[in-house]
Amino acid sequence: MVQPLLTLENVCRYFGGLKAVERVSFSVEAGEIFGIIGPNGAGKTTLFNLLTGLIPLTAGKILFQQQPLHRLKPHQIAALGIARTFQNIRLFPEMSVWENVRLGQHLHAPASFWANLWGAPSVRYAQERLENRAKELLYWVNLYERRHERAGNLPYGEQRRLELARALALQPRLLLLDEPAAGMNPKEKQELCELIRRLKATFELTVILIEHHVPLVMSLCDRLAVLDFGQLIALGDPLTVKNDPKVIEAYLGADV
Ligand SMILES: Nc1ncnc2c1ncn2[C@@H]1O[C@H](COP(=O)(O)OP(=O)(O)OP(=O)(O)O)[C@@H](O)[C@H]1O
Repeated sequence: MVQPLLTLENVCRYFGGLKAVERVSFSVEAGEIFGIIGPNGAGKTTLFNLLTGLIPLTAGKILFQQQPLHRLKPHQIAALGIARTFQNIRLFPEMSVWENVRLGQHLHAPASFWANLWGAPSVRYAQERLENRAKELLYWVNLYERRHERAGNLPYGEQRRLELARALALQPRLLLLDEPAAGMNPKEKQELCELIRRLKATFELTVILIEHHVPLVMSLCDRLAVLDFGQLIALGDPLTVKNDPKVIEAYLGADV
């Protein structure tokens, strides 16, 4: 039997008396595009923060490729192959587009001080491979021509794409995208959808995304999990979830 890539078992996170995430369980298969939706304050970002080790679990288990993630530090989780982007873009605005992507590769950089100092052929080869990969990623997100620009000077939609390239520089197996389409116009949203699909296929990724833009989620995701007040209220393919009475109620009759 094929094991899921990621499994959450009764995951809880409380902030004092507030149950931000309450006994959430689901699995994500390798190769899926999996959406997490829910009203404001439902616990979506908290769930991402738990998956990436930014905050500890109150209770429950998270397994990535059967390995427990709790107690691992964020950099150890990143090294296992989980990368993320943030709701509020977190680039290094003073650095160039190129430097931002190269920084994302730090986990794969050759580490030996002496080998680096003497410019050993293995180090040069590894550096060259990383540079080629950075170049390839910038082509993918259509920013190669702008590689020398200051990241902070890019328009918003391009900063989002740069963040995506930087996350991919980590060579993840699982990519977590927190509201990747926020602030984009309809054309940019459509392009982002296509980009995510192509990136997923090319780099054999599994993608989990949090998104408020329901048409995007409906067309892009294989399955959806719906959170409301920290609890999982629905799980399944987009059409089933859309017609679930609990989901309709959570959105107060909004056009889900
Ligand atoms: N560090 C924290 N300390 C206290 N409460 C927090 C903290 N982080 C989140 N919360 C609370 O946990 C709940 C879930 O927040 P979270 O940001 O995960 O929701 P969300 O579904 O991502 O919302 P949005 O769609 O608005 O981003 C909210 O009530 C929030 O105020």
